[in-house]
Amino acid sequence: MTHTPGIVITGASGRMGQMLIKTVLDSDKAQLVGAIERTGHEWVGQDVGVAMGGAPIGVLVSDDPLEAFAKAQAVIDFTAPKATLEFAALAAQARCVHVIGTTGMSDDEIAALEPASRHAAIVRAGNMSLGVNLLVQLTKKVAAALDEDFDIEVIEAHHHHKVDAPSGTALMLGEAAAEGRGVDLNDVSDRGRDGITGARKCGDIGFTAIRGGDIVGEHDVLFAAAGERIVLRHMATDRAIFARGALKAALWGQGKAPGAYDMLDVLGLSEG
Ligand SMILES: NC(=O)C1=CN([C@@H]2O[C@H](COP(=O)(O)OP(=O)(O)OC[C@H]3O[C@@H](n4cnc5c(N)ncnc54)[C@H](O)[C@@H]3O)[C@@H](O)[C@H]2O)C=CC1
Ligand SMILES: O=C(O)C1=N[C@H](C(=O)O)C[C@H](O)C1
Repeated sequence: MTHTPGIVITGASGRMGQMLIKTVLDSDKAQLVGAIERTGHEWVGQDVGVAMGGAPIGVLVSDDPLEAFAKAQAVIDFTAPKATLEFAALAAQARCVHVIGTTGMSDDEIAALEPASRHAAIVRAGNMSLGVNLLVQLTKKVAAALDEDFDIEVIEAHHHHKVDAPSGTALMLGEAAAEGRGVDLNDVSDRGRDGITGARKCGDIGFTAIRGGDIVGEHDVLFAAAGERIVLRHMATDRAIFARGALKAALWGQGKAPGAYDMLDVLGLSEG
């Protein structure tokens, strides 16, 4: 008999929460055992299927994460930084794989995940899609091949509801470019240009964020030199790519030793 891992989705009513619920319900490799929303949210207490406008599925939306995690093997969490930190402690307590898609976490918040990763596997990535993770590796290679005559700019565009900038993906791409160049992104990052900024500093990695309409997520890494430009581009047109990646991570994490992992590990794209 094969064991089908039980999954809890946090932020159930969110754009990603609903996409994740559909993805788990459509999968024969996992089962939905819980859905979490904020205390006071209108979905709490409702059947997930009914809350999503369909038929009941026998799983109620709850605001008690620990009780839900105790029945699960994995938690998929696309919510907000503060919530994700709380879920990390509870997922570790329940020994659940914690897949974190939440972006906008500060360095301190990311560091605060470390104690939880000593008790359970955490897979965290600012973008769970295959295409972006491949683009990360391509960016690193191109940046390593070019010198500072090529200015590097990361340009991202997202829907008007997005609350954090630069996007988690833009930061992954910036990190990859910095790593390829052998520099620390903190030393070369140029964010939020406005007013008399002075000329561009050679070696900087610039970030630009566009917000509008229902753009799912678009990312360019521009390498611009005198007389030529290279543009590496990813365009997401369907949030299902993130949900599929997250479910893959939850399944990959089963039986893995406690620790901090990313999507490059899950997709086998790590370079050792
Ligand atoms: N890593 C990736 O591949 C992707 C990451 N994201 C990130 O996922 C996050 C969520 O994005 P969206 O779904 O668009 O946002 P959203 O605002 O539609 O959904 C967030 C949900 O989390 C819930 N939530 C917040 N605090 C909570 C708490 N303490 N307990 C339970 N639920 C709580 C909210 O009520 C809401 O339903 C963002 O950080 C976004 O950048 C989004 C898409 C892909
Ligand atoms: O908020 C979003 O929508 C997305 N967030 C992630 C990010 O910050 O990069 C991933 C994707 O681009 C969609």
